[in-house]
Amino acid sequence: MADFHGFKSATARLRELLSRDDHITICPGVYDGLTARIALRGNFDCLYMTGAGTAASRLGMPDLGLVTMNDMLTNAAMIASLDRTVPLIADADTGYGGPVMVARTVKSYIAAGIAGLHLEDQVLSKRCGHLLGKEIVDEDTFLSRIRAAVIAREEMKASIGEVAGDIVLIARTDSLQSLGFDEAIKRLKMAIEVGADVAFLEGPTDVDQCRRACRVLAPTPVLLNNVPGGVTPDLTAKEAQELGFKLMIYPGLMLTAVYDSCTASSAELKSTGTVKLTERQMEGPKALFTTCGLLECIQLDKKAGGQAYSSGV
Ligand SMILES: C[C@](O)(C(=O)O)[C@H](CC(=O)O)C(=O)O
Repeated sequence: MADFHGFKSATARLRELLSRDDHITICPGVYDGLTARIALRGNFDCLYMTGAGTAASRLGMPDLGLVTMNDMLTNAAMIASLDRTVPLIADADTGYGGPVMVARTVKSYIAAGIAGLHLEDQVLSKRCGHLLGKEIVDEDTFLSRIRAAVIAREEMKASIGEVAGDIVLIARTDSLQSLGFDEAIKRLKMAIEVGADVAFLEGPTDVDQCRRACRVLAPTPVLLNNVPGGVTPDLTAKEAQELGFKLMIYPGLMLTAVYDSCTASSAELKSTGTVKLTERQMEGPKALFTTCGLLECIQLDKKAGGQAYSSGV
């Protein structure tokens, strides 16, 4: 499936990954340009933009439904633009309002080149799926969110093209915590019936629930949200694949690494007045700038006839 000029759109790539037999796609969680660049350098097939990480990095706030659609869209659009050949799945929380707003969110994500998004059934003032006390909307409200997303996708396909507009819709339910397994699965099955492509059961608490979810939802691909320290067992990609998952997001991958290393470095500077640098850090900032596209910027400048970097950087 190719778009114009043989360029395979990110949506087509993601759909191709999902259609592979005996394969699980691992999506590292990124939340800004630098973490996205690091994941891209790591050659992952697909990236995941975490809402929790976006709230923490852009707002300095917890994952409590405080990010607006614009916060999320701006972040996801920037991340998706860094490498159009690697699909990005972005968190879209509740869709940020009623059906019209959900449709607006989905259209904006598609226009920004985002390959997949997930929509959930929490109330607007939502919280991280691994916290207690989640409140959910009724089944009809959830389904109206998914339907609105499907309508938005159809309208975008008609205007920008069948392939580019074909964003992967991931239905997430947070109802397991309050309604139990059977009701949660029922919600996902109904979401699939109205057009969701992938099912996301948030917060399964044991391996048996994971296995059963994949079995009863087949052939629809099921996503595992791996949040070490959260309510779900911390599975390796291989274990997740054996249970039947087709996608594994790891939302906190970069966020927790940054959190820990920055906490340690700040404590060291505060207590000793200096920081012992690693060999990598002694190289200075150029290596990091290179990961962020330094050489490509220099090349572009030169190609355009610019002189800015002709005597080196
Ligand atoms: C997937 C998630 O929605 C996210 O924002 O990345 C969060 C993850 C987290 O808070 O660690 C979630 O609700 O599971």
